[in-house]
Amino acid sequence: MPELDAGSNLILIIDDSVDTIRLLSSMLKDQGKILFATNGETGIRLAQMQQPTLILLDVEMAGMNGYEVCAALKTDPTTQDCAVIIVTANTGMEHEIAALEAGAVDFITKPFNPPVVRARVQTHLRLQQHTAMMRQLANRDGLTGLYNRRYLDEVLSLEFERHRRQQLPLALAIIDVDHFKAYNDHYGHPQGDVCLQSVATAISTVARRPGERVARYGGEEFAVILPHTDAAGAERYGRWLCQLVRDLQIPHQSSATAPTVTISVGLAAVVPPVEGSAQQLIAAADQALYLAKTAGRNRAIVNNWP
Ligand SMILES: Nc1nc2c(ncn2[C@@H]2O[C@H](COP(=O)(O)OP(=O)(O)OP(=O)(O)O)[C@@H](O)[C@H]2O)c(=O)[nH]1
Repeated sequence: MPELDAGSNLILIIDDSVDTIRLLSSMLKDQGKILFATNGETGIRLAQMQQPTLILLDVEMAGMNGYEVCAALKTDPTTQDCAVIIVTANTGMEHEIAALEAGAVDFITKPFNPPVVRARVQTHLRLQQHTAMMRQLANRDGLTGLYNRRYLDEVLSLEFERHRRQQLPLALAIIDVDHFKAYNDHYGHPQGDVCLQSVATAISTVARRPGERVARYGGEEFAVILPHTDAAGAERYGRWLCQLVRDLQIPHQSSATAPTVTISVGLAAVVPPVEGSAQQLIAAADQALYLAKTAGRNRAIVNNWP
């Protein structure tokens, strides 16, 4: 079996007993970096910020119980990929089923049998590492290393649902390199690839907040999901992106817009309504992109929700 790369593992223990946290930490200290929270709400916030590899989650806690915490983690796109092992003193089939139904991958009972705890945790850490590697390959665009369109569509649907539940604004930016056919014709396709890579890197440097995801959406098109962003924030973001690409100063002698490479950005923002869909958000951002192109390119335009 391949060696476990413990250095990259982050294990979050959510348990209201400090003694249990101490005990589990001492059993697992050589399997990864340990974080802990003493209630469900703090545990969820920590998981959203740190995205641990594995979460050991106590069932019986004041406030949210472990099953509720697990269900919340599994419906949040920022934490849904963390493996959750439920920890409980309750033995019996119905508890095991409840844990698996809430989205947990395994179940550990108290009192702990240290070799069993270590073996189970190690197995799931190893599985997580393999899954992460496969996911990385399946979700990425080969040329730029950004997420691909399939992944972005998937995440956008989940984010749309999450923002609808929370009644928070969600924005989407669609970015298109201006006169890119002319760029290829003038500088050649391989140089065109280099240009796309530079633009991709520039765009990804501005996506740093949790949940922001950047994808290559088509040939010379990119998209960014902007959680918790309203129309005013989206417009600022779009203008910032345009400036960032202008600042790259990539020569583009055959552009009718500017002597350097520029982008047009279409944005749409909405607090998702009950009857709305992620597809409508894409259509609204696409429409804004069309407006940005026809208004002269090298600019960002925000569309109103249809
Ligand atoms: N080098 C390179 N070019 C690509 C790639 N994918 C798509 N393209 C090119 O991107 C160009 C897109 O051209 P158009 O859709 O006509 O758009 P445009 O020339 O940018 O014009 P506007 O968008 O209206 O400013 C085409 O020439 C494609 O061949 C790629 O991976 N590498």
